[in-house]
Amino acid sequence: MEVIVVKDKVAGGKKAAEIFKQEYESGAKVFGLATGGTPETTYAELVKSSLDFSDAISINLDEYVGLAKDDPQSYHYYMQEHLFKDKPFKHSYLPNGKESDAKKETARYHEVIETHPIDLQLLGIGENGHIGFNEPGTPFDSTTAKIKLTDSTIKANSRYFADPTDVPQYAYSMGIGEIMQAKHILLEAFGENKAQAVKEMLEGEVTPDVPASVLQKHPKVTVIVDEAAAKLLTK
Ligand SMILES: O=P(O)(O)OC[C@H]1O[C@](O)(CO)[C@@H](O)[C@@H]1O
Repeated sequence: MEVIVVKDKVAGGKKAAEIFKQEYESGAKVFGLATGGTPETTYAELVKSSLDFSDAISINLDEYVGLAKDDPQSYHYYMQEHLFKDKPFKHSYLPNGKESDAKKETARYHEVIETHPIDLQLLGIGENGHIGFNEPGTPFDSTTAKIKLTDSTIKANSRYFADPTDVPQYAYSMGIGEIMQAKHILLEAFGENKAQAVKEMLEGEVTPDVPASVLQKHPKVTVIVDEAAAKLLTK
């Protein structure tokens, strides 16, 4: 894994946008996208860039179960606001949080991923080492599933909700096995609260207890961390 340490999340966003540009210019057509606080600076840079995604496909990692596309807390809404309204793609896929038939929705999304192999997958990391919404204990070969969120994730994400009890308890998430199929994975982590997870991902044992540790087995991973998130690294 290539590890790039930057000063802060703004510098990290610039570096990540450069990698998007390189991949785009090398012919990448399918981009796996993430939500949360982490990729915001990357999307801001992509919006400022001259890149044109109108011939490309995007596939997002996850969506809360129960939230409609126009709900301001939904990841559909997030993507619209942070990227798609300025940089539309030919087609953007996200899980449908309003589909109550989990079997049907996870099968549909698995098919989307199978038919559009991801060239570049952007990832954040949870404080507990999750990628997508794949919480500790998720098997490394998992495919898209309805996930029960852990208390730690609900607490971390409650900052976006008026009341912590409003945070959905479930999400649809791309599985670890599907994430690992991406040709190039770009993981970003910013802030001291990610330092332990970053250390375990890069220097710890490869174990489902730390879902991001699976990335040690992937042939092409770029990790962008700021100084705060890198502070426990020994190598
Ligand atoms: O960037 P944040 O908000 O710290 O979240 C980290 C990760 O957690 C998720 O938001 C899911 O909880 C991912 O989509 C994201 O990559």
